This record gives sequence, structure tokens and C-alpha cells, in this order.
Amino acid sequence: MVSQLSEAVLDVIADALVDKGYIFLPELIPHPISQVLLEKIQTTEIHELKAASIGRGAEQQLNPDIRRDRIQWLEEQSEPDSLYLDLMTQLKDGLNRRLFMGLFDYESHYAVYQPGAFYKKHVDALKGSQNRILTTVFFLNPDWTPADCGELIIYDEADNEIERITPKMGHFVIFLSERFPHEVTKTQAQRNSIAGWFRVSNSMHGF
Ligand SMILES: O=C(O)CCC(=O)C(=O)O
Ligand SMILES: [Fe+2]
Repeated sequence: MVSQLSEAVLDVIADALVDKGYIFLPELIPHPISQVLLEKIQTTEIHELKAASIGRGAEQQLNPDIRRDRIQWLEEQSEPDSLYLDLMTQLKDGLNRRLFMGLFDYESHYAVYQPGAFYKKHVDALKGSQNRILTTVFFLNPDWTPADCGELIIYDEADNEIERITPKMGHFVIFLSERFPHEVTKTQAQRNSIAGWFRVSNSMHGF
């Protein structure tokens, strides 16, 4: 399966990131790839995923009052992860060519939110102190209904709600990691996503 993000789509994404710092795309990932990613998550037992923690490095801790998803990191060596990671490399290169963002690598994990799980409002990168630049979230839930809740709500810097994304199969969102607080509302059904972060090289920031 070889898939190409078109130059036209990359133009739209780059323009939106410059204009408003985020973009919601109802269908970016080719359907056959979404399908194999969904099959992988559906055939993974919940105990194979690990409880997600908050904070980085020595500060890392489990905190079920803040976050209750279970995660598994994607790996370049395994399919279908590599299909998704290849598209993210195209996105990285396309954005670097257009915006000179200096995006260097990408880390991402599958996340499963079981009924009752949520992730309270947070930002993915503390201003100036981290190397996460751009967040991506991709949803893998074919039969989602409004009653299932589990929306991803994105806020602006003044804490106004600017986007409420239903975690339906195919939905994809990209936003500047430092700029947008966001939360996952309590889900009523199992909710699958892939969250990822484009990072700049530590050495470029003098860490
Ligand atoms: O799954 C989502 O909608 C977003 C998850 C999130 O915000 C994160 O993992 O940092
Ligand atoms: Fe987040």
C-alpha cells in the first residue's frame, strides 16, 4: 500500500496553520489504511496497552483524575504502523518545505478510552520548555453516535471553545501544541484514536 498526500492538501494544511494555527480534516488518511489501523486496535487486548501517564521525565506519573486512556506507541518496524508513519513523514516534509518549521521527528501512540474515560483540559507542550511543536489526532471509530460523547474540544488562548470534534472514523486534526488547550469529554463507548507529535530536534533548542 503506497499512499501519497497531495501537494494541494499540503498547501491547505500549511495555509491553515499560518492563518489560525489548527485545521480539522474530515478525511486525510486513505480509507484502506484507516481500515487496517482499526483492525489492529480492535484485535489488541486492553491489557496489552499501558495506562497513560502525565508529565515528562522524572515528573511522569499516573493520574486517573486527569487522564484515563490506555496507550501503545507506534513502531516503524511494524505494519500497519509504518503505513501511518509514512504519511506523517510526508506531512512533516511537506510542512518543512512550505513553512521552514524544522520538524525533525514524530512520536505517536494508539489510545483507547474505555467507557467512562476522559482526558481533562491540558496543553501538550509547555510554552518554550518542550520540543513538541505540532499535535495530530486521528480517530478510528466507525459507528460513533452523538450519544457516545467523547468529543475532542479545542480552546483558544482565551479559553473560548473553538472546535468540538466528533471522534468519528477518518476525522483528523492538527494544531500547534503550545497554543491550544484541549480535552476529551467522558466517553460512553470505547473510543480509539492515534495521538502524535511532531518535534524539533533537542539540540536545535539547546537542551
Ligand atoms: O484522543 C484525543 O482526542 C486527544 C488526546 C490528547 O489530547 C493527548 O493524548 O494528548
Ligand atoms: Fe493532548
